[in-house]
Amino acid sequence: MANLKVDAQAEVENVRVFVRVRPLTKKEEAEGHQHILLIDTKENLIALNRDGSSPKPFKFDQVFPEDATQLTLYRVIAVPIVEKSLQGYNGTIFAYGQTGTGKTYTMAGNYTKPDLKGIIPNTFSHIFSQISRASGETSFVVTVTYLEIYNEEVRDLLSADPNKKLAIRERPDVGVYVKDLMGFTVDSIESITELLNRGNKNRVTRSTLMNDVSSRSHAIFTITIESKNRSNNKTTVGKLNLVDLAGSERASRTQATGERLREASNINLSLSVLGNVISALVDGKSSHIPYRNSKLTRLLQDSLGGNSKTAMIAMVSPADIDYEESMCTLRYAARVKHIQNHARINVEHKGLIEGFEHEIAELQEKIHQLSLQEQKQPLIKKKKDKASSQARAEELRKCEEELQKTEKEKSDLMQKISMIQKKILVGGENLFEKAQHQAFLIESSGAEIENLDKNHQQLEETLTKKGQERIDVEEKYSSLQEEDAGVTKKIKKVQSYLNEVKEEYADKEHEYQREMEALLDNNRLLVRETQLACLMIDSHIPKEYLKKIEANLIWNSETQEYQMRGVAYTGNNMRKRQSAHSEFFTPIKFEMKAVYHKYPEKKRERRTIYDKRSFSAVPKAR
Ligand SMILES: Nc1ncnc2c1ncn2[C@@H]1O[C@H](COP(=O)(O)OP(=O)(O)OP(=O)(O)O)[C@@H](O)[C@H]1O
Repeated sequence: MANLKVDAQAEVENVRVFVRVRPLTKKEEAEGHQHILLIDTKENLIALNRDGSSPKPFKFDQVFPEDATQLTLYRVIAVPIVEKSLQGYNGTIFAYGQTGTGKTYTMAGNYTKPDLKGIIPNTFSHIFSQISRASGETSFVVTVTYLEIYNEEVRDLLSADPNKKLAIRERPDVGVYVKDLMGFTVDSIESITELLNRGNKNRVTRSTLMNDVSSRSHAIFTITIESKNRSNNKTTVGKLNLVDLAGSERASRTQATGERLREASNINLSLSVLGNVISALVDGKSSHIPYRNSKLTRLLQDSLGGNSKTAMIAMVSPADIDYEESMCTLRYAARVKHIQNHARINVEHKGLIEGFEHEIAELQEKIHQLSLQEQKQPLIKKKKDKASSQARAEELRKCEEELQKTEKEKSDLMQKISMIQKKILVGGENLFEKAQHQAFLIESSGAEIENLDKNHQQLEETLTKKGQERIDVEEKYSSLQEEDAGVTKKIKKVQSYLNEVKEEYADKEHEYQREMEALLDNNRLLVRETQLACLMIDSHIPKEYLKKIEANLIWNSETQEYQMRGVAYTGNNMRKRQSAHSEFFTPIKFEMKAVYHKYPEKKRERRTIYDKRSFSAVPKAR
């Protein structure tokens, strides 16, 4: 959005991190895999208990066990963020985890069944319901974009050509954005659901050994809510990113080869970069955060350490066979908890609403002019009455035609106005009964949880009181025996701390291994691609031309590609320019073919002038 300015004070808060455990699958049960998770929902602790030894628990904002409903998750995780987005804050909710752990189930779910709807479709009802309850002073415009990052390429899932690669750009006034990404204005739950369906059909999924319908891309569904309050003329813009990441997986477990190995290594690589960004943000010592190392981290730059209210949902499998991956996910999530964001209300000075209102005023003025023209028509008719009857008939016919044309123009303009007006949603208009019904469900379970929270708070207060009393009593009995017990306790604490550090070390080593695997996979692919390129160069391009090409190659850091110097003045480009401006330019005198297509006649002759090249000497031009 242009002219984005920021309100005075930012709200500083950590990224909220939640864990959701999916049930054991039928396949896991049939293969005899054990459930190894220990969950304490009161204390929000979770631990992996593989060998029976006392495992290290991780603490999060909330841990959702297997039987947690979609609506519970929505209420706890999404409601606060969506409410803030309606007020003009940026919000992000992203699901992270190993493949097949329920990221898509949590974010999208099954939206044909109300209780299985995931976070994304539930936000639709929530947003439209809140708009219908807002005061009539406030107008809203809701727009949607939907993109995926597949093999490090950005694609528009709502475009007629979803395979087209889009570029990421950055501007000081706008920030990071995707060039040519299509935004759609929506005015109802039906229209926004239709867009979600359309995008999902274009998303890349495959059946893998670990998930029948596995998402092979990172998908970002963005809802932008602009609202304008007419009493103070203030416009705010809240952007809500709903992110379903592709699942991390080990090549050894999925047995992927070829294209699938390429997908998997790209997924692992971008998740590794995400991990590096998180580490850099958390350790606080790095002056440089490597956002630019992957498309995913570039697009989520504001969500991690920036201007956004962010929640992460870490998905884990309960099965013993997934111990390593679940451990990695929990460790990853535990680090994210320490990321601090600075969210503020985005205030817009020339928003979409103002643009639409301006357009409506212009169209209304045109209609007014046409009406004035119409009023003059009878006068013309009267004048013509005095003329001869044949001429009068002809003039009358012309007048009628003119009138009809004006009427048509007016009705077209009115239609245009009503289309624009439909895009502006006025608060308080009771258009969204379905949305209200859904909101009622959310609210009623919200009230339930509020009661539970109150009880929980009371219990906590009693516990703290009792704890204090116990401390007072214990302080009265200081004896040698107690001192001894104290020292033993300390030793035990140090011992358990030592064990924790050892475990952490092992985890880190495992994570490092995973990163190495991803890098090696990627490296193998790059070597293969380079060898192929060299082979093609050796077989088809004579040495002297190769030198010319190398001398004219320049690296374009904007597009991250090699480009030929002066390529705009060659071949078809030149021809296009010449035909477009032939009257202004004199044609180029020399014959381009002579420069670009002068190859030696015979094959054998050609072979003698080539020499063998080492592939490492050739830069990889994409
Ligand atoms: N909480 C849950 N309750 C019931 N079924 C679940 C739950 N979570 C996941 N599932 C089921 O597990 C399977 C895998 O889920 P899903 O496709 O959402 O995984 P994913 O993490 O998105 O995988 P990938 O990364 O491969 O796309 C699906 O059949 C889904 O219905």
